Amino acid sequence: MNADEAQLKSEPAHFDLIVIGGGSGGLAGAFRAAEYGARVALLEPHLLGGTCVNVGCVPKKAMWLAADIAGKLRMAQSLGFAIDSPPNKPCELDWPTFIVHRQRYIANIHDSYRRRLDAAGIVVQPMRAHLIDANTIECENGVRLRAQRLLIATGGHAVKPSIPGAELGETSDDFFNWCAAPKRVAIVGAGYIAVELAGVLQALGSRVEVFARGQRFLQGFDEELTRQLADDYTQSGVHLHFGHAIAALEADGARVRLRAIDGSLSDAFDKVLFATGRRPNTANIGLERVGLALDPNGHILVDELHATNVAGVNAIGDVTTDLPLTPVAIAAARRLMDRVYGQREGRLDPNDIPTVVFSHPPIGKVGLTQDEARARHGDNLHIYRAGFRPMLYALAESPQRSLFKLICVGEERRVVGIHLLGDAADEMLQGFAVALKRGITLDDLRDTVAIHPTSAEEVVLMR
Ligand SMILES: Cc1cc2nc3c(=O)[nH]c(=O)nc-3n(C[C@H](O)[C@H](O)[C@H](O)COP(=O)(O)OP(=O)(O)OC[C@H]3O[C@@H](n4cnc5c(N)ncnc54)[C@H](O)[C@@H]3O)c2cc1C
Ligand SMILES: NC(=O)c1ccc[n+]([C@@H]2O[C@H](COP(=O)([O-])OP(=O)(O)OC[C@H]3O[C@@H](n4cnc5c(N)ncnc54)[C@H](O)[C@@H]3O)[C@@H](O)[C@H]2O)c1
Repeated sequence: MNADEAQLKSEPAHFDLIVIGGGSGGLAGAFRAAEYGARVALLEPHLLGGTCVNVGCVPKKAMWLAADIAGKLRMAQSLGFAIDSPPNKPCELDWPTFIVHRQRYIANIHDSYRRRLDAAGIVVQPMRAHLIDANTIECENGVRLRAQRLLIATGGHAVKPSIPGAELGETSDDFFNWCAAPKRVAIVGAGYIAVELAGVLQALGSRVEVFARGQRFLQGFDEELTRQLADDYTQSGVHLHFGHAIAALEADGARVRLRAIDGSLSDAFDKVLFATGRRPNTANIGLERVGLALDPNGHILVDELHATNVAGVNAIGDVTTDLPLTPVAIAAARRLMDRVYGQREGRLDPNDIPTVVFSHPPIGKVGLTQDEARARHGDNLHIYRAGFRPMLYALAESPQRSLFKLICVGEERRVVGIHLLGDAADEMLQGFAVALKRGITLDDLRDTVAIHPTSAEEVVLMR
């Protein structure tokens, strides 16, 4: 019997809060509630940290860093560094060695969560929860726990399209089990994951083809920047097939071909990766028994305070219709617990949430796109652009360019959208997101003395 089970047997299983799901949002909520003195139980059947830590942001960023190093090594070679790899052959990564480092980093996060949960007195049950009523859950081992409040933070899972042969394709979850770059890989989709993994695999030596049913990457991002990113990908050797909807996957020996809806058949690939979106984990957890309202895609419906239609039951993170990003799940959970147990005001502001796609180079945005700004503010828009070659790329005579855009409205030219494509955009955006949220104008940017020579200075020098 472990310490948690012993505690459950020795005390009435009554808590202030039961958190279902130990991912980004659930853990943040549990820790914050415990800080206010709430008695908290948390159920997580898999690894602590959920999607982000185990099959999302963290291992993805590690692979992105590896790919970034590979690109820089190639550039270093062209700049005169003696790197022991033929110039026409990419600097190869030994995946198993790298994966040891990646997984050690993740294991440290698990350990840290475990220590913090123990220190906070949070009772952890390593199993699935099933709702019995709005105050009671049943663990997989039959133990029932009661609480005044439930927080549902069960996240989501990758989906494959329902087409014949879909089982021949894999998802991002599988990608994190790969131990080498496949020779030829097809990626289906044009969203965050498709664009990120295409960049990573190309840089690490795969021949990558992307099959997108639409005509562009990354709906919701600035179209001009996404077109430039597509050009960058093409230049680096990624083959892009836009307007190419897939009807089936077909086995060809150990390889797989993609059948398009027009009947055409692709070349054979060693791996096919579906990056075709995610669905909320709301099935088979008893939500219908308590009458919880869901949207047609299965997301739990919540109001702006993250209350569901059932009193005492809250939901946050990817299981809701909030933007499926880790910091959004964390912010929603912390603000909820601040209100419930800390008697503090505050709610998650769904506007102006900054986000970065870890492509090569990265692309980020905060605020409105040009089209959104026009729909909201009419034609009184001012668009500023800076297109340039960052110094390292110019030195290496690499064609990769950066493109930054500001969307401003009204006479005072208030900045309502910042869009950055280029090296270091991922690190640059956070500070500018603070400024945008504070309502800065173009003059505020221009009044700020530039930091030279950097890419970031282009944002304050735009005319
Ligand atoms: C490949 C990939 C890359 C990503 N990269 C980024 C990024 O760079 N930046 C970013 O901000 N976001 C990124 N995301 C999104 C981010 O991972 C999610 O938005 C975030 O993890 C959502 O947190 P959550 O707490 O809502 O759910 P999750 O982290 O998914 O946690 C939900 C947990 O609930 C558990 N659970 C499910 N059902 C039950 C049950 N019945 N009982 C008990 N527990 C249950 C699950 O096991 C899981 O651990 C990425 C996602 C993917 C897939
Ligand atoms: N850097 C980050 O912050 C980051 C990285 C990865 C994922 N995420 C989060 O995870 C979420 C899920 O990522 P995702 O890339 O799976 O989803 P997504 O919603 O970003 O993209 C899904 C893509 O699949 C396409 N698609 C859907 N069904 C299809 C079908 N049947 N055939 C062909 N194409 C199809 C869509 O048109 C779209 O291009 C993202 O929305 C994002 O919020 C964030």
